[in-house]
Amino acid sequence: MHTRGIIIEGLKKQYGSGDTLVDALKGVEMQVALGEVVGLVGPSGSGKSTLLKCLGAVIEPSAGRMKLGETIIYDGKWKIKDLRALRRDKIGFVFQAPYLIPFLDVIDNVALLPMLAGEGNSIARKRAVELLEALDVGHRAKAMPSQLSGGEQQRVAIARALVNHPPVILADEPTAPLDSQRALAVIGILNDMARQYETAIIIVTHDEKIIPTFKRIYHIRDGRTHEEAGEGKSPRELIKTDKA
Ligand SMILES: Nc1ncnc2c1ncn2[C@@H]1O[C@H](COP(=O)(O)OP(=O)(O)OP(=O)(O)O)[C@@H](O)[C@H]1O
Repeated sequence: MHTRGIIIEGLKKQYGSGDTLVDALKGVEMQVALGEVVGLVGPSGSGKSTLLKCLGAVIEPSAGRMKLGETIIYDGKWKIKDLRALRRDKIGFVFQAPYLIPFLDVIDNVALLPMLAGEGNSIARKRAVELLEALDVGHRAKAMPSQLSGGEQQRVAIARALVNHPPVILADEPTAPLDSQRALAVIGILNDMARQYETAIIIVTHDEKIIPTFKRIYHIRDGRTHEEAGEGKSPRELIKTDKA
């Protein structure tokens, strides 16, 4: 397996202690190559959000190892001092709700992150526009988020997740509010972006419409993962079949 992507070994996470102890992750093994999109599926309470939060450095694991390429992120403790910079530069998040900033227009919603990372305003905006165009929402660049459809808002949220070209994208139910055509279109875009920008993408989902698109799926149950080959169908072919 590619050693440049995400490598998770024996990852554990416990919440609480004593009588209230919860073993949320019990030794997760996972590898995702750069340029690859994998699905993460499992029943409610199986540990999906906990795993994404550990990977996103939002919460601290209890044991195990997480690596990004050759860089060890966590090995029994955090190995990176500046976790905010790690989240800002290396990880893009896409959520079920787009969480756009309501008082900024579409361009600035996307350009804000590179600006925060120290990029000049005009270069940040240029990058935002390029991505918005690639995601087919360039024509809405001057609109406010409330003026967009749900599918357009989600594409803007994807542009925001990609704008700093992070090696990792973590998506938590990104298609849940979308109908089948739009859900498949969003997955098509994430697949294209993974290839184009060499991004490792993990998609947590319950969405039956998109599960056939994954080439590899990690099932998580009771805090442990097992890997399975998926059908790897092309989202665009599925859109056509759906229309027929
Ligand atoms: N902050 C917390 N404190 C204590 N226990 C927690 C906390 N967050 C999650 N848990 C527990 O950890 C286990 C895994 O939860 P997690 O949210 O990761 O599951 P999930 O697979 O994302 O579920 P869902 O699909 O319902 O969102 C559950 O038993 C949950 O109750």
